[in-house]
Amino acid sequence: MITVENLTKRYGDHIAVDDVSFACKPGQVTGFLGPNGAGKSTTMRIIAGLTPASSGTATVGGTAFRDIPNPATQVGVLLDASAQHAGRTGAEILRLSAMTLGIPKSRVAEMLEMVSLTPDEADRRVRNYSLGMRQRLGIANALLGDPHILILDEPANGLDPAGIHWMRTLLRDYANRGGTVLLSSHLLHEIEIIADEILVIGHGRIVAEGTKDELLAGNGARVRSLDDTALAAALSRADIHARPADGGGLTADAAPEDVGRVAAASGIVLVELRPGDGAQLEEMFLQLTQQTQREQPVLQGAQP
Ligand SMILES: Nc1ncnc2c1ncn2[C@@H]1O[C@H](COP(=O)(O)OP(=O)(O)OP(=O)(O)O)[C@@H](O)[C@H]1O
Repeated sequence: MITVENLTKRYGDHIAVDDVSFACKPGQVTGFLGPNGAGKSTTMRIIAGLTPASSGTATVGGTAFRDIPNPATQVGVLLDASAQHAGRTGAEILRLSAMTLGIPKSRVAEMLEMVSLTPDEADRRVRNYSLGMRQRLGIANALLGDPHILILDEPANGLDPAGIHWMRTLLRDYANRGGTVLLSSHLLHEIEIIADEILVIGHGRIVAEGTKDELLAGNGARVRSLDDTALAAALSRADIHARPADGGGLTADAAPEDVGRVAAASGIVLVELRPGDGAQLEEMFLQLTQQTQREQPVLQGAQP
C-alpha cells in the first residue's frame, strides 16, 4: 500500500505538488496521469524518499521510505531509466545491485529473462542501449529485490507497442500476485492500457480519480441501434445530447444505463451499448487538465 496524505511541495513561490492525497492498493496497478510539469515526478520522488515534502506525508507499506530497512526488498523504484551508468553493461549493473542487496547472482539472469533482454544485449554497455532497453533494465533493477511495491516514473517511455503490451502483462501478473504498482505517464493511452485505477494530476492537484471503468462511465455512452435516427430523436426528447460516432452509431452524453432506458421506452432495438471509448476519455483528460496545461517557469537554482 502506498499512502499519500496532504502532500505539498514548494519550490520558492512555485507549488509543484498541492495538497495531494491518494492511496495505491495491493493487487492494483494505479496509473498517475498528467501533462508535462503536472507534478508526477515530484510526488514519486517524495514517496521514494529522494525529495523532502514541504508538508504532508507519504508512506510505503505504512512506513516512510527513508525508514524502511533494505528498501529495495520492499519497494522497487524506477525514476529515471537514463540515469544508469552508461559505461557498464546491463548485466554488470544488475550484478552490482544484487551484491549490494545481498541477493544471489542467479536472480540477475532470471530478471534479464523476465524483461526480455537477451544475453547478448545484457553484455552491451548501457550507452549503446535504446531508451526502451534502458526501461527494461530499469524494471529488472526495480524487481531485483523481489519487492511487493513498484514505483515507476514513465516506464513506457521509449517502448514500442509490443513493449507496452509486454509491460502491461508483466505488471498485471505482478498485481495479480498481490503487488502494488504506481506508474506515471503523460500519455492517456498508456495509462488506459495498463492501469486499473487512474489518478489524474494537473498543476500539482488531483483533478480526477477512480477506476478506469468509473472514469469511462462518467464519460457518455456509445450506442448503435436498428434505427439511430429515431434513437437520436428519442434521446433529444429526454434531454440527452447525441451525435454520430466515428465508425457508426451514436455517442451520447449520458450513462449507458440512461441511454438504454430511453431506447427501451421508445421500443428501439439496440445492437450495441457500452461506456464511451478512449477518445472520449482523452477529451476528458484534456478538459480536466487544460486549465493547468500552461508553460511554467523552472525556478533556477532551486534544489530538492
Ligand atoms: N528541483 C526543482 N526546482 C524547481 N522547480 C522544480 C524542481 N523539480 C520540479 N520542479 C517544477 O515542479 C513542477 C512539477 O514537475 P514534475 O517534474 O514533478 O512534473 P511531471 O508531472 O513529472 O512532468 P513530466 O511529465 O514533464 O516529467 C514543474 O513546474 C517543474 O518545473
